[in-house]
Amino acid sequence: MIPARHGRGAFYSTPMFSFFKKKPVTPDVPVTSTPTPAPAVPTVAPAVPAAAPAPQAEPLLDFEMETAARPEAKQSWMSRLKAGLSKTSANLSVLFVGARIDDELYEELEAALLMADAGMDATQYLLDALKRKVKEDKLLDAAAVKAALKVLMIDLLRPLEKSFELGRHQPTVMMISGVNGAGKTTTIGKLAKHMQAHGQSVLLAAGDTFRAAAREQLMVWGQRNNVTVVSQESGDPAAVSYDAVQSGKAKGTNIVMIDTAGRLPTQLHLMEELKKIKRVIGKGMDGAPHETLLVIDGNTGQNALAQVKAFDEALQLTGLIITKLDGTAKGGVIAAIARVRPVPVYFIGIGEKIEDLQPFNAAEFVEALLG
Ligand SMILES: Nc1nc2c(ncn2[C@@H]2O[C@H](COP(=O)(O)OP(=O)(O)OP(=O)(O)O)[C@@H](O)[C@H]2O)c(=O)[nH]1
Repeated sequence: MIPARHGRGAFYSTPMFSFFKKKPVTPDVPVTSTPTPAPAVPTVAPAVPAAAPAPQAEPLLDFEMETAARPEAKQSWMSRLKAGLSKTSANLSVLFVGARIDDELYEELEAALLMADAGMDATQYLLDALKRKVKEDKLLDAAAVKAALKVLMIDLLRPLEKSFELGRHQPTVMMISGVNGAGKTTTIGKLAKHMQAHGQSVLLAAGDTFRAAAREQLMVWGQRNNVTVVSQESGDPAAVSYDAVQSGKAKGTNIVMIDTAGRLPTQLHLMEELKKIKRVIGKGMDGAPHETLLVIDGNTGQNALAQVKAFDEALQLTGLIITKLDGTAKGGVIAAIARVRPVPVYFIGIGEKIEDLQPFNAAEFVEALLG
């Protein structure tokens, strides 16, 4: 079964230390022998650096233990997320410094939320809810109003939290899409390493047959990291994807990740091609792809919402990954997504290193946004 989409995540606390959630493979799926069997644990085994058993056979090369229970790793992640979103947090926080609770404050807050890419719908929703709360609780102090806004934002974003489940299918097939340069290939690399770190064997499909360099990039990366990459010289992306699924089934691989070429939602023929890739993956394995993910660049602003809508309509997305929140991202678009098209956000990225990709956590995100 595909996990219910748009559902509430199973873990709300410290997801940094519970990167994935493991589920047993559904019994009706034939399980072939796997070279690196996943440890039979019902939920994610947060890595305890020294004591954790090695996941088997192949060495996991140079991945970093993102799950290591190191407070400094958590701190560093939070401070970089805060730095990435500092423009928005500065604009929002300054409003509440010694402010009177009046129409002027609400007008300034409206402008700041719109500036942060929250969009009309989420902005209006937050303002109305905040005004109600201020009235009901008779809040007179700016700090209390800011705290109330924080709670409202967390409540708005929390339904987007969702743990990424491993081990429910054999293999779990993931299709990754997005506009050009959103960070798909980089994210696939990071995810592959995180998954290896959780004892999962991974196979990648170079479904970006449009850009030769993209295929090469993935091949080189695969060699360096001991991950098999299925590719074809001048291939049809659907055929490459189909081959990868077959190969994953034959080899008993845990995860098959299918990269696709970047495309704009306005390129309708390319959106049709994506639908075809998805259909063909389904022919390769019943119920696949189990995860249909969209990678969005956090700097895209309100256009990110248009991307989510368009890709969701074409592919029925199961999740989002938001990258580059370390740049000039304003962060508010996630509120717009929550209100208008609440596709779960599995991971957010704040840089190019492996540990720069972490599960989305609403409370952490709002903490970075509002301080
Ligand atoms: N700062 C920053 N850069 C990132 C992040 N994720 C990816 N990048 C960079 O963004 C650029 C594009 O990443 P790719 O992974 O090639 O993007 P893509 O979506 O596969 O690109 P196409 O195949 O051209 O569609 C690269 O230079 C990455 O290093 C992130 O979280 N932060």
